[in-house]
Amino acid sequence: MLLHFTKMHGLGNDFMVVDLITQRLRLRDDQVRILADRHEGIGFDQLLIVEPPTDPDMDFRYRIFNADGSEVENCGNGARCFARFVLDQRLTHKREIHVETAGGPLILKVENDGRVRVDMGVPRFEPGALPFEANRDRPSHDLIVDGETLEISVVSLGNPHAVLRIDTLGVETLDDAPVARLGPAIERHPRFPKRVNVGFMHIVSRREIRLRVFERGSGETRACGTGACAAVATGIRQGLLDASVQVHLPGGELTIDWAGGESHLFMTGPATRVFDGRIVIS
Ligand SMILES: N[C@@H](CCC[C@H](N)C(=O)O)C(=O)O
Repeated sequence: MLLHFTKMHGLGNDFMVVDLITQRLRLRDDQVRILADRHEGIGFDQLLIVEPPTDPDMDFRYRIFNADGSEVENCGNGARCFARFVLDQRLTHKREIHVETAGGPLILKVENDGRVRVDMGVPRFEPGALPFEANRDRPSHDLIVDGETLEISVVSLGNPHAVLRIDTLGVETLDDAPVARLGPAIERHPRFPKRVNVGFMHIVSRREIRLRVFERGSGETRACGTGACAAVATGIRQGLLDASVQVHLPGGELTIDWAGGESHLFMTGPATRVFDGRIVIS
């Protein structure tokens, strides 16, 4: 069949977006991997699927697949692109869009300047929420990787995140952070039975961080929206950051606002359409 899609990105974290409201298709995970391939396919970090909601109080169902074909619970940069996509395709006229994800509901607001503000819900730190094997909820945990003891914080934004501060790794700049070595080892550490996204955070000031993220199922990306939320949430919980933080990622900037406790966390940033295409799926 001929599948219509749109290529989009949020700060260089790139997506193939497919409307399965007006088209019918079921993709196998091996097909997702071929489409994600940057040499033999379209190339993307995540595939985003737009479906009708199963819950009548929601506007859409938002499904996410990593480049390795695994279906996941949430994608922050993708959520902003999702909002732009459903408006541009005239699938809705609403500028406040309620979507269901496997990680819980999200509210997406398209602002007048074109940026999208996403209500990401309440960050969950209890280890069972990721899941992470630990006997209690603490602001940081020791994790042994190849004989080295690392200090990590864990949090769920619907999807699981581990965050390391680069000052605990003995490096001064994010360029020197051992993302390629530690990212895959932590992603598949046995204490994370569903694997984990791994963020490396440099705290510049109480209102500014730099961040690189090794994503579960996709490798290091130019930006990770839920990773930015996770890093800021863990930094605020540890008393190191204020309630509004500018996050500098390799692909650009996000603003994260969180008042702590049971309040909802908000992420604001851009969403960019790159091109529309069609591909034969056999
Ligand atoms: N790029 C994303 C996160 C995508 C999912 C993640 N790799 C996972 O497996 O949970 C974002 O912007 O949040």
